[in-house]
Amino acid sequence: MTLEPFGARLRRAMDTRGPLCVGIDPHASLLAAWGLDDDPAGLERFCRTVVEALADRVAVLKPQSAFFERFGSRGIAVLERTVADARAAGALVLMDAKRGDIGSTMAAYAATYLDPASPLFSDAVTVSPYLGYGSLRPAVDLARACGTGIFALALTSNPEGAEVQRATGADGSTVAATVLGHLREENAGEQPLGSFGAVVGATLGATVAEAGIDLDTGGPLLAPGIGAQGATPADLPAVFGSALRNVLPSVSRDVLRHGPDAAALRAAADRIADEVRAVVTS
Ligand SMILES: O=c1ccn([C@@H]2O[C@H](COP(=O)(O)O)[C@@H](O)[C@H]2O)c(=O)[nH]1
Repeated sequence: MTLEPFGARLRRAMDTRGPLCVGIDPHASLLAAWGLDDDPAGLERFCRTVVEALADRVAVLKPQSAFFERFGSRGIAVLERTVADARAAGALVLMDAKRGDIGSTMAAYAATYLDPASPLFSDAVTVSPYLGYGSLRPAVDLARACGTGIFALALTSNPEGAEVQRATGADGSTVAATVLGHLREENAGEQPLGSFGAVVGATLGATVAEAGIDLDTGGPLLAPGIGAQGATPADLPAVFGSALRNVLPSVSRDVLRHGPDAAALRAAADRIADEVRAVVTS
């Protein structure tokens, strides 16, 4: 099965539903705050609530695989159902698994998340290019063949990321700029939006522009860090400059803390989506 390219589907979802990705991060503390047990049944209730409240209105839902993996096979079963339910309700699903390995193993990761025949099939997956961008080739090729996408870690939202991502190579370019350059090549000619995205934290302020790093890759820019990590929608123009229209801000805890009430979850997501839209279109 080949879908319409991920970038085109994402562009439409962002334009019609608003440019927002809500993360499904079932922290133990959130399960407790929602009155749920820290077990697979609590995990399932949590995810069903989020999907029922948000999958018919936000552009993208992003399950954080780590919070499911910690429950073993029963957690993965919940993850499979969560992805399928969210997609059935109309949201695009970005699996946040940050996979990266040598090419032959990367091919198995790609089949896990990007092949429509897989139980964990998602519209896109986060990947790590830090075994060398070329190691991601199997994921890029499968995504292109199936109409799915990837988001490669370029400039992450955590302060520790700079040590690796801002290091300079022999040609004087930062590692992040090199990753972004590869993504630009993948997206060349793709309209209205490429399918090969980058992760760039909303927390980075003016440091990206100051370093002269070009964020315009022709693909989407996933921007985590709003809310619990301290960034706000008002910070986005300084980070992204002329690439702002392709930014997909991602918020997990700052939406999820409003649950388990579905109306409160919806109101939180709507409020942030409105704030982002106002910033992007101003
Ligand atoms: O650079 C990155 C890449 C990924 N993340 C992930 O996004 C969410 C953020 O959660 P919040 O509760 O909104 O802080 C989480 O799943 C991270 O693993 C990121 O934060 N930064």
